[in-house]
Amino acid sequence: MGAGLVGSLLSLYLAQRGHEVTIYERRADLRKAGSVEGRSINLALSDRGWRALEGVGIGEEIRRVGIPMYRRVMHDQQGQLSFQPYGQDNQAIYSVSRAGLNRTLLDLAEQNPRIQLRFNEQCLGIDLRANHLELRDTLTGAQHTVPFQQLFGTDGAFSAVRGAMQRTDRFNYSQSYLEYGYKELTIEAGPGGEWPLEKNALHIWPRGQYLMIALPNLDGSFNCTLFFPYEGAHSFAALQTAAQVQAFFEEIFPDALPLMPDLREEFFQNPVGSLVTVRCFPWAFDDNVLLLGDASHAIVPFYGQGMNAGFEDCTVLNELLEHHGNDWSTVFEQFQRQRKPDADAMAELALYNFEEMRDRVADPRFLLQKKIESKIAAQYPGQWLSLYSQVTFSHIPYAEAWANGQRQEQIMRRLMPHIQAEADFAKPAVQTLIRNELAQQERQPPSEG
Ligand SMILES: Cc1cc2nc3c(=O)[nH]c(=O)nc-3n(C[C@H](O)[C@H](O)[C@H](O)COP(=O)(O)OP(=O)(O)OC[C@H]3O[C@@H](n4cnc5c(N)ncnc54)[C@H](O)[C@@H]3O)c2cc1C
Ligand SMILES: NC(=O)C1=CN([C@@H]2O[C@H](COP(=O)(O)OP(=O)(O)OC[C@H]3O[C@@H](n4cnc5c(N)ncnc54)[C@H](OP(=O)(O)O)[C@@H]3O)[C@@H](O)[C@H]2O)C=CC1
Ligand SMILES: Nc1ccccc1C(=O)C[C@H](N)C(=O)O
Repeated sequence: MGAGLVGSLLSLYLAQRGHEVTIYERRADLRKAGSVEGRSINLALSDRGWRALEGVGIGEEIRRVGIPMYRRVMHDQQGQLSFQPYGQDNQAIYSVSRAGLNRTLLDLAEQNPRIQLRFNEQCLGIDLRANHLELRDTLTGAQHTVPFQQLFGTDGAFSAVRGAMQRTDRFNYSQSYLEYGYKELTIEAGPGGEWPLEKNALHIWPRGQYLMIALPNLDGSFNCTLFFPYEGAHSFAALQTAAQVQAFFEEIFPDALPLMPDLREEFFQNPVGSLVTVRCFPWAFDDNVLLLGDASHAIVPFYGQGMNAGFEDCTVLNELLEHHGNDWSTVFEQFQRQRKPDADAMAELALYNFEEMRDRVADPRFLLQKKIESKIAAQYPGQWLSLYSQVTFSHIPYAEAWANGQRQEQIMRRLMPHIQAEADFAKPAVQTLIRNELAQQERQPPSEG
């Protein structure tokens, strides 16, 4: 259910294993003119996502249209820039078009004789005893029921499949909204289609309690997202007129404003999206239904990992199917046991990165700490991989990455009082401290992931 990013990719994996798949999608086919596309225009794709795409043979095709972003570029209120690389020199997260990626996945699904696509079909409910879907044709309004054998709920953060499971016994569910919303805005391409800001970077305007970010598009423009409180002195509620928006951007984002000629129109035309974390369990109902992607673990977007995590779900499910064949009961059970702690950790990481992006990246001490961490990583490659790299450039389970990251943070808290400048790293006393900390870490048993 749902032909979004995860549903369309999952269908390819299932078809590859010889299964007949029908995908139902409430929206119109986004490849046809006039269809309404999802909200965020571009997404950051990283190693977990790449691995899943490579598993169905489209890694290269997507990489050709992705823009590598090698570092964060922070813009302060005076327009001064500071920088933070994401990983080693050649490591990057990639800005890709959500619609373009979804289109490519749907094209592949359509070409596959084992996959049937049914657009304009909205799931209204599920009869979990009879294994029937209740569907509504959104063009005619007609309702009908369809039987299923295995149902994969990939219908996003507001999943109808999950809605049906919520009415079963001992189903745990929580949703938690931030008091922030987001609005998408545009930085226009320069004359001749050049990028008016550094192209191969993710731009951040950290402002303490809120932030704006920008990701590059292929046409020279940037897609900006303002993450902003709903209420308060600086909030969506406080910006009611074009003059207020203009004055606010002049004061807070002065270097971005001249690059946003459509700001006043966009600000009032584009919706404010809400930001929610959804946690639930179980994800499986008997050997019939399984939730994947945002349907089982919607997270706030600040790590750029929601889609990557959903794609990794596909990789993990595929590995379990490889191992257990069509023993759905075992596959579903193992899938949810393995993935739930990782999804929970990713939800925490996403909230943690919100604070980092809106606040900590503007602190020179934080940037110094990150430089020192990368020096430690370079000196002790087998013993130190930054939390960001573990999440973004590795396949270490999220829960393990989060536990390792918290341990590293403790070490840095002990180390940083001895460091006032980058050069202090080479001091014998600092080197000894680091050696001791790492030796101590080696002696500790690995944390339970
Ligand atoms: C502002 C923002 C920025 C983001 N940036 C990133 C990023 O940079 N990197 C990243 O990895 N992730 C990012 N994410 C997260 C990412 O968008 C999601 O994790 C991802 O789209 C989840 O894919 P999905 O297939 O599970 O759900 P969706 O993409 O939402 O797909 C669900 C599909 O199901 C359909 N559907 C819904 N209800 C029904 C129904 N009742 N019947 C039939 N069909 C239905 C929907 O129309 C949709 O097509 C971002 C999210 C937001 C909000
Ligand atoms: N974690 C997060 O904070 C968020 C994640 N997302 C994810 O981003 C992606 C793109 O989103 P997009 O496709 O634009 O989805 P939308 O936000 O447009 O939602 C699609 C449908 O979900 C229902 N819906 C929307 N908001 C709510 C709500 N607050 N409570 C209940 N139902 C709601 C509406 O259905 P109806 O018209 O029937 O009411 C809407 O038409 C998706 O993956 C989604 O899962 C989206 C928003 C926030
Ligand atoms: N795609 C996003 C969408 C919204 C907010 C952040 C991102 C990021 O990708 C942040 C990036 N991972 C960072 O840590 O700098």
